Formats: sequence, structure tokens, C-alpha cells
Amino acid sequence: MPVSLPLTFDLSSESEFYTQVSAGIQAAQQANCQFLSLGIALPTVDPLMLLAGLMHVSGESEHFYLEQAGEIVAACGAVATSSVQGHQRFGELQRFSEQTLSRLWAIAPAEPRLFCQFSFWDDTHPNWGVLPRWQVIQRLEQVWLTLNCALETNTPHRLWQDWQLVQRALAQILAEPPPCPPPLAIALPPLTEQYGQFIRRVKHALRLLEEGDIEKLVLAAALTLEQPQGFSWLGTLQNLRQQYTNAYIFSVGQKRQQVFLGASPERLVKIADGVLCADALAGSRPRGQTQQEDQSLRNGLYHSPKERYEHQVIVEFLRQTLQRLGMTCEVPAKPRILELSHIQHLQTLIQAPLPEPIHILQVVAALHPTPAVAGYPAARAQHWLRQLEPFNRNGYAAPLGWVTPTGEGEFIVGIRSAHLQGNYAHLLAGAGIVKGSHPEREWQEILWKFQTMISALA
Ligand SMILES: C=C(O[C@@H]1C=C(C(=O)O)C=C[C@H]1O)C(=O)O
Repeated sequence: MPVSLPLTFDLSSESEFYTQVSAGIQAAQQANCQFLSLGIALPTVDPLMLLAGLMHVSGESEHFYLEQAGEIVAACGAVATSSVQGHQRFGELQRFSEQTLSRLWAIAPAEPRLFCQFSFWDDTHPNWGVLPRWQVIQRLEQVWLTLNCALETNTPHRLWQDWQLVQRALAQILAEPPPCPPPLAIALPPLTEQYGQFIRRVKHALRLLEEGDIEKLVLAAALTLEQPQGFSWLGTLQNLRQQYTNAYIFSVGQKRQQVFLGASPERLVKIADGVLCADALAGSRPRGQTQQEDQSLRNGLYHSPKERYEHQVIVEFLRQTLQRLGMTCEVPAKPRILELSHIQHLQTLIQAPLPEPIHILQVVAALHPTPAVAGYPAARAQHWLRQLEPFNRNGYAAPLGWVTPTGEGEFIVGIRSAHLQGNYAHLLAGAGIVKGSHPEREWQEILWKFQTMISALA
């Protein structure tokens, strides 16, 4: 178990650093720990800039970034990683995180977390977990750095070097803040082919709904954009955080030149202080050009029986799944509206006090994929998605998030996203098809959803 030692020391002195870290190492060795986690308060710095700086000075490409109102967490490098596949993937990463974090000795104010990314399907990539080398958390204007390392003979030196890299990254940011390129004017290519294929798939889904085989199917469409000079990872993230202040801005990557990033409005689950929160999100309309039009679209969304039904399928799924896990949910009687830059949704925030602790990855395993991103009933919907979708979803519509040593944490759903790969950006966006869905309108919804990434790619 991580135990905190109250520790404050002069971080500019190498010998003082060694003395203090050595005390922590001794304590960790006595406790038979394998990893050490050292927390340091940092001056105010933008965690995204520090992440970019750390990736630059260290040459590390593994990273994780999640920004939401009130908290930003960034992680870089890898001290321990695990890649998994198959239908036990959530359980395997749960075991990996439990084993890793239970053998970690934390020196206050370290707040060690283990980061995970999953793919939509259990037989594709990526499914991995990482204890990062550096972790940065910003909360209430305070920034905390956590240095993690394996306990070895040269641990004090490793930690000192990693701390020096942070100093270099900070100095670099101060001397020369990374430029933020303006958004590129990206024109949508003609989507005739995608349009035709999507309409055919929706018609197929409507037949299945008519026959009673399924109640809802969330069909996606794929779009690839090419930028001969390459897309700017940092510029795109900067644009996303400016444009989508009430979404989860995320970026995750294992390999150089391969990044999955986006601005997701959808949280899958959060567990904090013994309370679980899960969000139902489904039912969509665009934003209006004028206040009046916006209001009328909002009313249309709120009062549409089709959208309310589509939304209710998710609420019921969450309630029943969490009930099977032993929880009693508090569910608001009516949804509310979540307004984003290009689109608005019906949203219901569900809460459940935990009668006893449950590991967040056990909940993720039970919830993924929800009817918001796959359909209902789950097995039939997934069967049809495999038949009808000619592309790999990879991390699209899949969970990504972090776990604490006590099994709490937070996972979001990787929608409104793109996979950046060299000069290409691969986008996916989906729409829920239920009885009464109109193929042309569902296509319009796909276009609004693509817009999130198109307007931010830089
Ligand atoms: C599947 C996506 O979004 C999901 C589907 C929605 C819908 O059908 O109304 C709304 C929000 C998300 O739960 C996506 O953005 O790709």
C-alpha cells in the first residue's frame, strides 16, 4: 500500500535531494515495494505545455492527457506498462494496476495514478495500461508533479535526472512558449461514397428494428483527412480546449506519430470518495445560428419522443447494470440539455453511493460498450456492427481513463475524436438508429459530429 511521508526539502540541491529520497527508498524497501512515487509542488504552469516540453526533452512518446473543468491530468513516459487483448482485457488491466499500485511507495504529495486506454472491440488495439514516469495534475490553480520510478540501485540518480528534465522543460516553456498555430481551413472532401454506404447501413438497421432483432444500433461513418505538412498535435489540442470548454479534452498515444485525441462530451464512469457517477448521453440536435433557432432546436430535442426513447434506453441500461453490481442508482426524473459548440444532447447524470468498494475497471467492464455507442440489446447490436461496419473502430467510442491505488478513478468515452497517423487524420462519428430514424437526418447528425474535430485540426 502506498504510504505518504510528509516531506519538504530544497529541490535545487542535489545532495539534499539524495538524502531525502534515500530516506523514502529505505522505507519503501522495508515495505517490500517495487516502485517509488515522489510528489513535488510546482509553480503555476500549464500541464499541456509541460507535457509537450517533457515529451520534447525526454524523447518519450507514451502520453496521456485529460482536461476537464476543475482538473487537468497529464502523464508522460512509462515505468511499467501492460498491453492486453481479448475478452478478459479489463480484468487483466485491473490486476496489472492493482499489482503495480500496491507495490508502490508514495512520498507526499504524490497522487499516483495508472492510465488505461482500451479499443472498442476486444480483439483489436490498443488496450494498455501505464504507470508513467512523470505525472502532472492541476487542480484549483495548484500544480503537482509526481515522479515515478522502479526501485533499483540507481533510483536516487534516476529520480534526480527526471527532475532535471522537468526543470529543463519548464525553462524551455518560459523562454519560448510553444507556438499555437491558427486552425487550418480544412474543407470537407466530397463524401458521396461515405454518404451512400452510411444510408445503406441505416436502411439495413431499420429493417432489423422492424423485424424486432434489435432496439437500437449506433452506426458510425469514417472520414480520412490528409494534410501534406502533417497535423499539429499541440495546435489541435489547443484549439479543442478553446472551442469545447464543457467537454473532456483528451490525447493518448503509445507510439511516435500515432495519437488518439478529441473532445468527448461523454463520461462513462467516475468513482470518487465512495460515490459512483455515470452519465447517460444520447439524443442530438445541432446548435442554432441565432438564439431563437437554438432555443427552438433545444425544445425540439427535449420534446421529441424518438430522442427521449433513444436516451431512455441508456438510462435503463446504466440503472440495471449498476444494480447488478449491487448499487442503487439515484436517477433524475428528466434529462437535461448539454450544449456544445456544434451540437446539443440529452444528458442524465446518475449517481450511486457504493455499499462497498468496487474497482473502477470492474464497472468499466460491465458498462462497455453502452447502448450510446453500440446499441441494444448489446450482443445483437455488436453482432450487427461487426457485420455492417467495414472499418476498425480502434479507440473510437472506447473507454480511456485512470485508476488510483484504491481502485477509484474516472473513464470517458473516446468519441468526437481522431486518430492522427503521420499526415492523416482518421475520424469516426456515429448516430443512434431507432425505430422512426430518418437516414438523411442521421447523416446530418454524423456531419455535426465530424465538425468537432474538423474545426480543431491544425
Ligand atoms: C456515437 C457518438 O455519439 C453518441 C451518440 C449520440 C446520439 O446518437 O444522439 C449522442 C451522444 C453519444 O452518446 C459519436 O459522437 O460518434
